[in-house]
Amino acid sequence: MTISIWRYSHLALAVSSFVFVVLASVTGIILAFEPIVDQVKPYRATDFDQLNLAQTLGNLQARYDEIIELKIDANEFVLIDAISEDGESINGYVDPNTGDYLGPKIEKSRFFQFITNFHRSLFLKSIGRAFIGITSFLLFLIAVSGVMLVIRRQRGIKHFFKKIINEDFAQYWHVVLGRLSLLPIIVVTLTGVYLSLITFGFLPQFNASHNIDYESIEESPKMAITSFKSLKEIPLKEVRAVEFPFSTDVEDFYTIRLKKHEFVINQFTGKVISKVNYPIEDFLADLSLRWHTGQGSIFWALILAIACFNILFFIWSGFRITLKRRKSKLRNHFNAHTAEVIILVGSENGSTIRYASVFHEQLLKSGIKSYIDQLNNYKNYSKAHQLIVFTATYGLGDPPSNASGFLTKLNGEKQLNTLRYTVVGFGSLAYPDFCKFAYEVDKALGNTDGFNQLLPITTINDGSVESFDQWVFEWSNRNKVSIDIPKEKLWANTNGAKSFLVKQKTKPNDSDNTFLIALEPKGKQSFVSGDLLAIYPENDYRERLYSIGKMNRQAHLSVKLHELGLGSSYLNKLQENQSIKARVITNSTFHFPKKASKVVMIANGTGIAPFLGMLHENKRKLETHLFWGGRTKDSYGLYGENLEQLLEHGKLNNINICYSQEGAKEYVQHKISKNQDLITKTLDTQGVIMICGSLAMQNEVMDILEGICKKFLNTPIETYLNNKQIRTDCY
Ligand SMILES: Cc1cc2nc3c(=O)[nH]c(=O)nc-3n(C[C@H](O)[C@H](O)[C@H](O)COP(=O)(O)O)c2cc1C
Repeated sequence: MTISIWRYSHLALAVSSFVFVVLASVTGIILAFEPIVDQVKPYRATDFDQLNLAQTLGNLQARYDEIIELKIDANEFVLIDAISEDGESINGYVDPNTGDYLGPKIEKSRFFQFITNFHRSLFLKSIGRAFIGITSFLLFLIAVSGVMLVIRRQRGIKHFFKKIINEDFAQYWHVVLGRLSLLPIIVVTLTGVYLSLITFGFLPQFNASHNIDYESIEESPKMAITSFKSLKEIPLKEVRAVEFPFSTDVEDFYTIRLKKHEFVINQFTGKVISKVNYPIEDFLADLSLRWHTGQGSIFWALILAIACFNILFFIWSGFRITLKRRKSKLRNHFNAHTAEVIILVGSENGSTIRYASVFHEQLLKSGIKSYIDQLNNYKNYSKAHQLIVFTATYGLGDPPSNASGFLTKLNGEKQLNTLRYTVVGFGSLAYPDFCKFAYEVDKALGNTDGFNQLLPITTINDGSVESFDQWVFEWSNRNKVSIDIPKEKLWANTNGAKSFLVKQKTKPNDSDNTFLIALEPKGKQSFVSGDLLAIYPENDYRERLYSIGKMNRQAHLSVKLHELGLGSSYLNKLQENQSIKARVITNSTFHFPKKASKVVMIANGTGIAPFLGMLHENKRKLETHLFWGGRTKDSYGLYGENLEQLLEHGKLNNINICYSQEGAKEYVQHKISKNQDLITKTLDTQGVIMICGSLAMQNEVMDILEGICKKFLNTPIETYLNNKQIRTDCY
């Protein structure tokens, strides 16, 4: 909940200010070069740090007939407004040691003047200045909300700078550069706000006024300026400006402006006549200007330029992340507390979401306030009177991963209104536990107080559009509304389907009816091991997904033949050199890590397929350990030769095999329990654990990993899941 508050705030602030942020950042990058261009000019005295004010004024007075003012700028260049011995007027830089004239005063170039005006006010005068001030503040809030998001992502401030695994370019660099540029961005935004507040008069501007007792000013003892004690103690780097006496009248004096205070001194005796300390606001205004512009420090100016460049990158990467998230999101017009019909979905590969979303859209079109969410997000629905559950079943009648917590939550959350419920199960008759999880949900709702059945459970085999249409018809009749489902919207998106050639296929083995098939794309088609291949067994909307192991440009699949299985029967009937249509689905959360201390791969049955490809392509010979569980030794025969070669070539370091029906009759999870050391070391040293196979195996392995994380690493498993150090692809 809190993470979405911060995420929405971060996004809302970015959306509301992004045009101004872009303009301010682009101009900021250009302006960062102004102090750099100025500072490389040769006007700073080499022994500037050793000089004091008395020496400098003595040196200058010896060279110039009359000096009106001396200023020292942020670059520590000494600028004088003076008249030379030849009566020439001078306004330029001098060497404080010798008084030599070095060059004329740097005037702001027309280009930088133009960019500065745009940066400050967008050429819109006061309104523009206000916009820029507000933008600066919004950018500060974006940085703060970003910090909160990183803290939550890293599970605590302690892990703020802990390594992040590079899974998605935009997301990875958004966080990494965000953490690095945090300080300069906070500085540049706060100083920007401060400077705006000064411009608009919200902060008082200080004008020093001196109380001088003219009666007590004396002309003697006359001393040379180089002997003025009051000036000898002032290092030159403390000086901002010196105003010289206008005449030789004793009532005219030197005004010395330093960083923290200013004072006036008698031009004959050097005695301090009056002193005024600057208030803190004056110090902050000066600091803000320097820190905001980079004046006086090439290093800081470069940091500011990089920070502004990063802000532009954050805008691009931030919007990219958001678009990606939105694509895979269930869309709602009403929230959980205002909707009257709640649709909850359990889906692993998205087809059930498609059916549920189309139905949800049609309800909205008919004026029904519908809300759609994942089963795991079950909560209190204060205005709802109806609940519709659409759920698939996986593994051995298990819930899909986005529904695994529903039954527990159902017990814990009491609804205010009585809800009428309907369950629609999506499954396949090819599996012995047809729609088992949907039946469990239906039963659990029937046994929970506050739920009344509206329609008995309906099951949809292989995504049958006709069965779904029939259910929609019954639901509409019961609710006395007219809902029409556009059938084509239920079909899987086959747009990206390409031709693949069958290069190789084995016969199903005796022990567990599993075979291997290698498919080669006919044209250009990029994919990596861990991606999914969707095939269309009936040449219609129904697709079946398989994990890919990539070897020699080919997609290698390991398939268990189910007697009534649409996908496996279709693949089994294929002949070598036959062509089929298939679509690659990028599965970036299950790719082989680019960087990791070591990788532990855990699989059972056909779940080994993507790992074979990953190991085959492990050219850098990253340390890898494979745990695999099959039924019998015969099951291993399918992969044995391949694995031996990988071991021989050093692409696989270690293999742990177990059989559930032979010998010690062990499951892969037992092997993991016996190798806690390796698991601990892997997680502790930024290694990655990958799990592929049945959901039942995944659940048990995850329980063991959770125990190890708690006991040996004192860290919740979620940290490693969020870090992408634990990656799963189970079914
Ligand atoms: C590996 C695997 C296991 C499955 N196990 C079952 C099962 O036990 N019972 C069942 O009815 N359907 C099973 N199915 C079929 C899916 O539930 C069905 O294809 C569903 O429409 C998928 O929905 P989804 O795309 O929303 O995840 C299984 C499918 C796969 C790929």
